[in-house]
Amino acid sequence: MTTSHIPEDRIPVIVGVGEIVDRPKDIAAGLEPLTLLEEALKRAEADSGARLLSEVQSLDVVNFLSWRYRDPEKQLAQRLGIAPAHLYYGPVGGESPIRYLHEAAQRIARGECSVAAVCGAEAQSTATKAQRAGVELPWTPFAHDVEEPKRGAAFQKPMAVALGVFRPITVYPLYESATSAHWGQTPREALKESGELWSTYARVAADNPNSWLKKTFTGDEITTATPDNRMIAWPYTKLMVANPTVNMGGALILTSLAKARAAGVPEEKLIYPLGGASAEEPRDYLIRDQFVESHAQTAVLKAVMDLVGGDGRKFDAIELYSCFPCVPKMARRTLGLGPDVQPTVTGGLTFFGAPLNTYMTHSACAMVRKLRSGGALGLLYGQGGFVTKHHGLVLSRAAPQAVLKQDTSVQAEADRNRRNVPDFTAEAVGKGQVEAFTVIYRANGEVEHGVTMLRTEDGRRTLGRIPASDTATLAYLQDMDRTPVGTTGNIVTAGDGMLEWRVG
Ligand SMILES: CC(=O)SCCNC(=O)CCNC(=O)[C@H](O)C(C)(C)COP(=O)(O)OP(=O)(O)OC[C@H]1O[C@@H](n2cnc3c(N)ncnc32)[C@H](O)[C@@H]1OP(=O)(O)O
Repeated sequence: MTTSHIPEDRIPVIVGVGEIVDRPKDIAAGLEPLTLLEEALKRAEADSGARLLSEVQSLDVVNFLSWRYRDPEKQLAQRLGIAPAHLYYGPVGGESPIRYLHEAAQRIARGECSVAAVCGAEAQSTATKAQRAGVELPWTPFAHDVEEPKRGAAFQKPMAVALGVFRPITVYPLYESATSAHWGQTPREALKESGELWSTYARVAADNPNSWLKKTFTGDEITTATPDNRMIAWPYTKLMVANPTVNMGGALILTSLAKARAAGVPEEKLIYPLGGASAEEPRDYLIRDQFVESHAQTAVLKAVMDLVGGDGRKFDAIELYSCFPCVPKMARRTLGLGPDVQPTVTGGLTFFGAPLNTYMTHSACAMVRKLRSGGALGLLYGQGGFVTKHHGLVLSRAAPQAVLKQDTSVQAEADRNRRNVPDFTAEAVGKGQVEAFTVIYRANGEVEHGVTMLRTEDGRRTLGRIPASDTATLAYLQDMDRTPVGTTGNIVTAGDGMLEWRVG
């Protein structure tokens, strides 16, 4: 029983979690996202031990990309036979499940509703396999007339697009190279840290019944390129990047404490959102001041630490978003956590699987289960875009002692720390100093080309291509014992008008 003085109808509580993983033997029997959503919600209701779905007044559906529907949130509500006052299908963003959970809790704290649900699903494995095999899926017809949702790539400069550094798999390596150089690591040391960290995620995934890849890997197995574990973009191999080729659905049901008790939800099921924070970086990553930290991430993590007395070690369970190693590597430094602290309760976007925007729905489910079985405080940290959108949420086994805050933005704090942003130019000559870099690989293991992010002699920022034929510069960039970040080379303009960068 709570000793809180807050009225029980204004205390939000998570009462039920549900997940489904679909591995069809026959591809045509694969479940479509709407069905996965419906099933996950039913499982969340069953988990709560109460009949709540018919009373949902707030329903948030995480954006999904594996299939397209017209108004999927309305179709889902129709399938469930409900008409929630708040019915929302959101934009792309890996942080969005945490935002929706937080907002649903805030809605309950405002007294706007007493039963809310958040859900997400993807069926990318089935969709990809069906497309590759030419199998027509017996799903709700694909809504060709609905516009494709805007992803991070839509916000990048033409030069970034032309050089291929406009997708997560090629942009995050830029952060990887800049952060590790800033931390004084050689590339070998940085890779070792990534491998050991990812190996921890794999161990947790191996024990999570809902994971896609239930197998442990050593750090070396993760970071060593092989035919089965090809290089994607230096220094990331396939086993170091998110795996979107999965079929999964996840859902959580929240109620007010008063409603949970009235409905007979067992006390030991209740997990309380305590509060959280959010902030963003500019969507165009080339207009950020630097790549050695994210001011938005730092502000969000400091704010969630403040909620628990300013110490990251107060969290008994943690989920640090893990689309690529640089994200939890940055986050755990800000939280003051060493390699001894397990950064996940789920298993990570590589091994658990990365159902695009909805991985954190599954993490929230895993966190609720974890806190129910022991531990007092849990941190959920979700991230979206290219280190762009950040949201942290603290969950607790004990009832809150303060009303859930309505303002979560720590944007002003993030912006206050931002230093001057260099002008971007697509035209430059002379010397260029490396700020960050990657080397992009083809599916057959060959280098496509390298890309350096550069500072010009007059302090502007640009990008330089390294053609696959420039083996000397590529070897210089991929030296395991000496980072090229901070060193200088020559910028030249190639025959096609694109800037190139050469060592020397
Ligand atoms: C904020 C954010 O979250 S940003 C992150 C956004 N997400 C991404 O950027 C996803 C990045 N990853 C990818 O695009 C893909 O994993 C790729 C391109 C690297 C590889 O995908 P594909 O070329 O389709 O893989 P490929 O055809 O070689 O193999 C498919 C098999 O490998 C598995 N697989 C695909 N990617 C991965 C991965 N990263 N790790 C482990 N297994 C994987 C699939 O599940 C599938 O397995 P199955 O045959 O048992 O069903």
